[in-house]
This record gives sequence, structure tokens and C-alpha cells, in this order.
Amino acid sequence: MIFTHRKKTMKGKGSSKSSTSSPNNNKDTGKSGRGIGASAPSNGVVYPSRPSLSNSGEFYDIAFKVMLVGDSGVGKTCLLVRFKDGAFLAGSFISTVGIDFRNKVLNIDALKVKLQIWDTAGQERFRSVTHAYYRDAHALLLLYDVTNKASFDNIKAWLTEIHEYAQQDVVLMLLGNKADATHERVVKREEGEKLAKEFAVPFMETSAKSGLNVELAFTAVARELKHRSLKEPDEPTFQLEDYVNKEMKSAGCCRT
Ligand SMILES: Nc1nc2c(ncn2[C@@H]2O[C@H](COP(=O)(O)OP(=O)(O)OP(=O)(O)O)[C@@H](O)[C@H]2O)c(=O)[nH]1
Ligand SMILES: [Mg+2]
Repeated sequence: MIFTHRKKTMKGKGSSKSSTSSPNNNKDTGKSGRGIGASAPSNGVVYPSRPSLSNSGEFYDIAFKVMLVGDSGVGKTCLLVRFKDGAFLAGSFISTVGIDFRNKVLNIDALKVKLQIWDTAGQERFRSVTHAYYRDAHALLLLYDVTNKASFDNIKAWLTEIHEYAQQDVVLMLLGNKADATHERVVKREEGEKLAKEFAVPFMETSAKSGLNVELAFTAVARELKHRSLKEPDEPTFQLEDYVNKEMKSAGCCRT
């Protein structure tokens, strides 16, 4: 596929906390009302067709929506901030209200892939807000906290919810976050691996604090999405799980 023009991504932070917000009317919409760009085919993947006069920002070739989900306190916001800004939000825990998004453009095989990453509120009372966003998500990063058994036990319920509200072909990855917290750990890595195997989803442990595997988690998802949407019919499919395992091995298990 040839891209003759590149589109600019909106800079900064999006927010959808008010009741007027919906998955399809955030400010980065362009004219399509699909959420992330100018021309959206039925699968919602955005292939920009003309130069943009939008706010200053980076150019991109293709855009996808990624959602972070999981119990309150597992580290979704911290993971996003680590990925976007390379920083860790230490100090008191400020629970997300409603839903926020941040954009990041990644270079994947000479293509600029924009991820619009939606950070959802894990608290039960915001669940109905989150449900409305699943439908448009191309990928979901489902997090639990390795220091919180309940967050791990709730993964099955999250998977049921994902099954109910997300697209059938959504790219899904399970992340055991806070891997840096060795002393507080109550969920073994093997338990995470077992659960992931049971549900046939790729898995890795991450740390928003140390940066462990944060870049890899988002990059792997971006690669899978890019590959899926630009794949020629006779091309072999991208194996997300193999890619993740290979990358983790080549980095000696874990990387920042
Ligand atoms: N040790 C450690 N602490 C972390 C990590 N990630 C997040 N935390 C801490 O965990 C708490 C919750 O993090 P958040 O990112 O706000 O959690 P959340 O999943 O966004 O929570 P909600 O917005 O309520 O859904 C904060 O106090 C963070 O500092 C991590 O990788 N390691
Ligand atoms: Mg949060």
C-alpha cells in the first residue's frame, strides 16, 4: 500500500470525562467522526488520505486505538505515562475518572504508526463509560498487579467483559504489572503465563516504575495491528506471541 501524504497527530493529552464525550467525538476526529483521523474504512483503521491542517504534532501513516483495562490501581495510567513520557508517577495514587487518551507515534518498518491510547478508569462505577469505548478499540492491554491477588483473580471477569463488548478480532495482551515490587509480589510469573496460555493471549510482566517491557508491549501491539491491516493476501501472518517471546529472550528476558 502506498501512502502519498502523511497526517499530523494531535499533540498532548485528550480527555473524555464529561457526559458529552463518546468514543467517536474526541477532538482528534477530523471530519469522519470515527475518532482518530480523516478517513475511516469499516474496520476503523485510519489511512490518512490528505495532509492535515490539525494542531501541530507528528506526522503518521496509519492510526489505531489501543485501550488499557484492568482493576483500579493496577498501574494503567502509570504504564501510559511511562510509555508516553518516559517517567514514573510516584507518590499518592490518583485514580482515573472517566477516560483519557494520549497519542504516540511509533516507527515500525519505515512506517509511522500512531497509537491513540485510551486510559480507562478501573473503578466499578465507571464501567459503563468504558463499555462504550470497547467497540472501537483495535487492541486491548489487560493489566493486573502482581502485588494484588484480587486484580489477578478478576482477569477472567475482564475477559468475559471484553468478549461481550469488544470486536471479535481485537488484539489482546495480558500484562502483569509492578514486576519491580519483588517483596510485595503475590502472583508468580508462572501463574500469569498459565492463565495467558489458558486463554491463548500473549503475556508479559511489566513495570511502569522501572520501564520493564513497557516499550515492548506497545510496540508488539502496534506491529501486529500494522501487519494485519497492510498484509498482502499471500503474506504469512505476524505471530504476536512469537515476536514477544523472541524479543524478551534476545533482551535477556526483560527490557526497558
Ligand atoms: N511499584 C510499582 N508501583 C506502580 C507501578 N505502576 C503503578 N504503580 C503505583 O500503583 C498505583 C496505581 O497506579 P495507577 O497507574 O494510577 O493505577 P490505575 O490502574 O490507573 O488505577 P485507576 O485509574 O483507578 O483505574 C500508584 O500509586 C502508582 O504509583 C509499577 O510498575 N510498580
Ligand atoms: Mg488510572
